[in-house]
Formats: sequence, C-alpha cells, structure tokens
Amino acid sequence: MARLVFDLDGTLVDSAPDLQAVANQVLSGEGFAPISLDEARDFIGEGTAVFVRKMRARRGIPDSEQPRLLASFMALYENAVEHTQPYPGAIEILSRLKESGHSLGLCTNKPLGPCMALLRHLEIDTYFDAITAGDSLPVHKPDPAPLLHTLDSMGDGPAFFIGDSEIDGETAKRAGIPFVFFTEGYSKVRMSALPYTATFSRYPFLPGLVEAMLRRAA
Ligand SMILES: O=C(O)COP(=O)(O)O
Ligand SMILES: [Mg+2]
Repeated sequence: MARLVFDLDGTLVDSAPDLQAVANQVLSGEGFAPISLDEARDFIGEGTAVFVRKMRARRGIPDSEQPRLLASFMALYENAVEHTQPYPGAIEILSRLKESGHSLGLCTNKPLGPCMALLRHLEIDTYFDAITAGDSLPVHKPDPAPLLHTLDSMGDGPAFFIGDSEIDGETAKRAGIPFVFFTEGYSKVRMSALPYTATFSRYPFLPGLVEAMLRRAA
C-alpha cells in the first residue's frame, strides 16, 4: 500500500474564488481596486504572506503595510470556505483510495486554521492520517521538511506527493519523493519544466495511476 500525500489548493480544491473574495474585501477596505480570479490564481502557492505581498505589489501598496494587511487578510481567511469547490471526483477518489488501504496525507502552504475549516466544510477532515499546514512548522514548501514530516506519521510504504505547482515539484524533488502532477491546478510553468513521475488531469484516472506506480516501484 502507498503513502499518498496531497497538496490542497489547486490540487484537491479550487479555492481561488475564496482567496480572491478575501483579497478584494481587504483591498476595498483600503480603497483599492479588486484583483481578478486569474491574479488570485497567480498569487497562490507559497502561502498567505506571499499572497498578500504579491497582492500589495499589484496595487502599489508599500511593504510597511504588510503586517497590517496580512492580519486583516488572515482574520477573513479563517472561515473562507463558501466559494471553494473540490475538483470533480476528488472526494470520491480520496475515499476510494482510503478504502483500498492507502494512507492519505495532506501537505499544504495554506495556514492550519483555514485548512481545517475547509476540510471540515467538505467533511473530509478525518480522511487524512497526517496534515501539515503552512504554519505547522517554522518552514514551508518548497522546503522539504513539511513533506517529510507528513510522511513520518504515515507508517511505511512507497510514498508519492500529488500536487499542482512548481513549488510542490521542488518540494518533492528536495525530499526525494516522486512527484505526481495534477495538471488542472494553478501551475505557472510549462509542464516539461516540472520534475514529475506521472501526471493526471482527472481524478478518476488517479487510482489506476497509483496501481501502475506501485507495480513499477515493486
Ligand atoms: O496557500 C497557498 O498559497 C498554497 O496552498 P497549497 O500549498 O495547498 O497549494
Ligand atoms: Mg497547490
């Protein structure tokens, strides 16, 4: 059986509309124009502090405002679940993989508060044997520590990291874990630039892919 660690934003769920809504509430409170959904997608991947930094830069808001705007952002982000949708089939396939005996983990740069609020909202908070969020450790992805920390509490077995971005690819590479690339998320680079072992675009393809990778690893 495998240890399957998933990224969250852009991999299991499309959360960009919620991040866009939070950003636009913060921006409108400061008298600035809103950001588009594409901009929100572009800013996701390296955690909330980086999202807020990129959002500020887009509107020319000075660095000195980072702590204050990050705090306003976090307060609204804590329960931002309403506009987030799982990718088609993601939840069913997670549950099928779990029933087949695989161990599931989550390694995200989303902070633990909004991460858990979202998992509870989707009723999948009990699916995971280990969860490492963006603020669980002093470092976050692409540092390999969060991925290795997640795997540590998942027993034994071949490990795979399933994610949507170059940050995830880099994390997997530095941890020495094969990377499975979900192509429908928020990646900003060409696919050929990513160090992936396998790739999929639709969740129903994932169980077969996992079986094939396990056969190859055996
Ligand atoms: O919150 C982010 O910036 C990214 O989150 P992710 O690691 O789940 O993609
Ligand atoms: Mg992601």
